[in-house]
Amino acid sequence: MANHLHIYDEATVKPWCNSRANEKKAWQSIALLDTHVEPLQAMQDAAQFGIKYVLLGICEDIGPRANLGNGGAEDGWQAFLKRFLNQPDNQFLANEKVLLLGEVAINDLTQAARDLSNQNPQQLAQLRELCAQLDQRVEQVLSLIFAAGLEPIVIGGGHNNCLGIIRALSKHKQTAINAINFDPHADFRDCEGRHSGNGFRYAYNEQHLGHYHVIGMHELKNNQAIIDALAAAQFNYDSYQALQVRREKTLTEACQQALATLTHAPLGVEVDLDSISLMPVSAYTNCGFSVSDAEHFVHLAASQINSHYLHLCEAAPNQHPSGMQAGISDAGQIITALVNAYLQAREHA
Ligand SMILES: N=CN[C@@H](CCC(=O)O)C(=O)O
Repeated sequence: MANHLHIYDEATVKPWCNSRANEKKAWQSIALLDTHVEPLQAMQDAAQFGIKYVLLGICEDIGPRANLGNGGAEDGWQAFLKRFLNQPDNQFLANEKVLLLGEVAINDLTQAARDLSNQNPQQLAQLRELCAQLDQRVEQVLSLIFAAGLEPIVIGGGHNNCLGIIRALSKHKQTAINAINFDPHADFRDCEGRHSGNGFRYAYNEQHLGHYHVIGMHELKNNQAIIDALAAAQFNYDSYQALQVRREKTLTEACQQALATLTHAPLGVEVDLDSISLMPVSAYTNCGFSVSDAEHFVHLAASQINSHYLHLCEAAPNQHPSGMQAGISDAGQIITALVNAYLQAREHA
């Protein structure tokens, strides 16, 4: 299979970088991959030199559209980069352990999907087929990262991409993995063709997902079949209503209790940004969690010794009510805040 990785070099990154006199920026500490050796070897070499974390983008909205949702998730990654790369570099973040790898190469798939309507049944089926091809590419790139002993932070695209990540980690570790997901949707819909609403269901059916817990699942945003399927799999959740409306336990208690049940296998940390109020996403909400709640979730999950990756998905800057520029600004800031929370917690795990 061809290598589906678009590796960034200095020329790719330069347009996103700003400078300020007497201030070192994050991009001046972050590493790029050596393109003179093949990618796996280059990543293994990077690991030898002290790199621990890999930033990887997925610029697609095929998955959300194949789930009858809105487009725009292809722009989350660049919104993040413009903000993250230009943070001041200081003692509070280990930028020198971060490799900016690049993106999964999917231009042909996004081109093929561009004019397909999810309102037309045949075109919807085509979107779902393209999403399955995307899964394979995500898995291939993630397999390289795990094989090099590095920890991916995967940004952009729909929640469909959890499947490629989980497949790669599960095959690498030769065991079903666990996942904790901060999300109003369980993404445990039927295996009706691939899309952003059924990645965890496919992963479970393929025996790559051992235990799964959803934090903040909205009681009225999941159909009965999803809730029944979660119960049949013996997967658990703490609902948005239990945490935020009825206040039966705190977010901290819910996360700590859930994480205590997920210690016996590699752990994936998943955040669907549509958990956050007013976030520009396909499924926009003003009845969600705050940004600091999401940061706290990431902090607690990343503090687990068995955490193996962070996946931040579904940001769609064009869905901001005030337009694209406001969406890029909000998505950039919020994704950056969550990556910062992850990197800081991992350094102390
Ligand atoms: N990952 C998101 N899943 C939601 C989609 C909501 C939307 O895009 O509108 C779901 O399947 O319900």
